[in-house]
Amino acid sequence: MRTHVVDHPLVAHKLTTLRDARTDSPTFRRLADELVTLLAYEATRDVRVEEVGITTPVTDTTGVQLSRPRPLVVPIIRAGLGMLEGMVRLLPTAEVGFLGMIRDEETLQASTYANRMPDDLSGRQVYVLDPMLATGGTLVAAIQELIRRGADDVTALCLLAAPEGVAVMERDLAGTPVTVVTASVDERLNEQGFIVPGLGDAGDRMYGTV
Ligand SMILES: O=P(O)(O)OC[C@H]1O[C@H](OP(=O)(O)OP(=O)(O)O)[C@H](O)[C@@H]1O
Ligand SMILES: O=c1cc[nH]c(=O)[nH]1
Ligand SMILES: [Mg+2]
Repeated sequence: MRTHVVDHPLVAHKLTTLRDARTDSPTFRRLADELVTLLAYEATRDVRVEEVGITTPVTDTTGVQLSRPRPLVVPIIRAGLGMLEGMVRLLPTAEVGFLGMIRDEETLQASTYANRMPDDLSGRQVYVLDPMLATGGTLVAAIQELIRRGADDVTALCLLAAPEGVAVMERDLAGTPVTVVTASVDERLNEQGFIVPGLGDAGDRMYGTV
């Protein structure tokens, strides 16, 4: 597994406002959307393309187009939904699958309550969207399911990651073709399993349920 931290002043600037407890839900959603587009630029660096011939007004030439099978984008409901538009804006032809997952607030164990994905992901590149990589339980379970269905290249886009979660992913997904792209690896997890300094509960802040 590989971790890539997008080190860019625009990303750091937007992330700072996203973290700020005074930022309201509409602004939080807009910033999450903008950040995804910036992360997606890095996350899609190895998206598969094939050569295509075209004719410009001046001459014949060759360019590239996204290869088939199309990439699959999988937002982890709920908070990951806030990253979907920003991602498909860059990859408009991608197919979209959905995973609904919730982390028990006491045990911090993740469980799946909704699953709407193609059964066969053989040869597919998959982009998983989840703003928070905390203990890693949610993303490990999601990615293991994608690999079980045949995905051969998985990239997770996370706004924030905790070092503990990255370590769990490295342990549980060792030897798998997985990349995590994030805007920041923060300091640590607190006793409640929240990322520190973090931004709080991403789903609550995104959908105004605080
Ligand atoms: O790395 P982990 O420790 O598993 O935690 C990360 C998960 O926690 C949050 O989801 P939550 O359970 O709050 O669901 P929600 O998106 O519906 O708010 C977040 O959106 C991640 O999916
Ligand atoms: O800090 C955290 C950890 C898990 N889920 C969140 O939404 N925030
Ligand atoms: Mg939540």
